[in-house]
Amino acid sequence: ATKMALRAGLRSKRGLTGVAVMRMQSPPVNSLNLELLTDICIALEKLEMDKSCRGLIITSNQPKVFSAGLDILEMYGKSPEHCGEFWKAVQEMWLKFYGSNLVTIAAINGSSPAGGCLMAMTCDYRIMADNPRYSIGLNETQLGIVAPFWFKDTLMNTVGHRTTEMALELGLLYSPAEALKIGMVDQLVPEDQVLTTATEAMTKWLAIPDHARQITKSMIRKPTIDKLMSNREDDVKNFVKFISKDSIQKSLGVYLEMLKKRKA
Ligand SMILES: CCCCC/C=C\C/C=C\C/C=C/C(=O)SCCNC(=O)CCNC(=O)[C@H](O)C(C)(C)COP(=O)(O)OP(=O)(O)OC[C@H]1O[C@@H](n2cnc3c(N)ncnc32)[C@H](O)[C@@H]1OP(=O)(O)O
Repeated sequence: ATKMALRAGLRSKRGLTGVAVMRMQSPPVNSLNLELLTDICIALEKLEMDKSCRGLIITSNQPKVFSAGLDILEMYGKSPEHCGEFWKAVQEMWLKFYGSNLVTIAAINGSSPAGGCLMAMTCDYRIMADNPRYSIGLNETQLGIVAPFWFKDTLMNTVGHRTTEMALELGLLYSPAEALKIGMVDQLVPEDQVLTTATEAMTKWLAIPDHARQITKSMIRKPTIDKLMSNREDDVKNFVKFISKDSIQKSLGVYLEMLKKRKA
């Protein structure tokens, strides 16, 4: 049986029509594997074509975690062919979200490292649960891997050049308060208010005529999107070459062990 990885539907409560809520529910931590990435892309594609849909809120159904980022098991001990397919799906998710015509809001109700942070940063607006136990950031270097240029560009477009240098080189994970301070998220609210606040924020964004907002968004994001679009195949090749190295595989193995030990 196929597992429903997310739910997307159009809501009409409280006068808010044309807004879909996508809830990632891939236990235990919504790590972005091929299946979840594909489901998310298909759902977004359908919403994008649905003329009655103007906005999307993405959130998590898993407790304490928005998304643990890319599923390390998709990159560890896998064939180069598999790694290539996986990376294409990661690219596709980023391209679809970063270039979406919809108003996209991330309701970050838990930790959101690496690919989870990337996904949130593709949205137009980010609301995070004000819980100091949660963290968000691009921590790739801590795993011994390198965030590719389009992860870096997304971060730089969000928080600026100097903060990106520090954040990426040190692989920093920020508390919600720190993330708000550097502009990685836009608003903090108590955990039980993340979704309602996202809905309120959506009302403000939907008050702007779609065509004006969409053209403006495209004008700002297109150069970053074009950069990946014109380098997609090389980016896949670079990823496969990099991730297949013995030293990188070893780092990933050590990191996975650390995750398991930390739990024990
Ligand atoms: C120069 C050329 C460059 C080319 C480009 C090359 C390379 C770039 C490649 C990739 C970029 C990578 C991006 C990524 O997203 S990598 C993923 C990074 N993610 C993390 O570091 C997060 C790790 N997880 C956590 O910190 C925690 O799990 C959590 C999210 C804070 C949640 O904590 P909690 O205590 O609630 O859960 P557990 O830690 O107990 O985890 C439960 C269970 O899940 C497993 N798990 C967690 N995260 C992942 C993951 N990302 N992938 C796979 N599995 C994961 C964890 O091991 C536990 O498993 P178990 O079997 O023990 O139950």
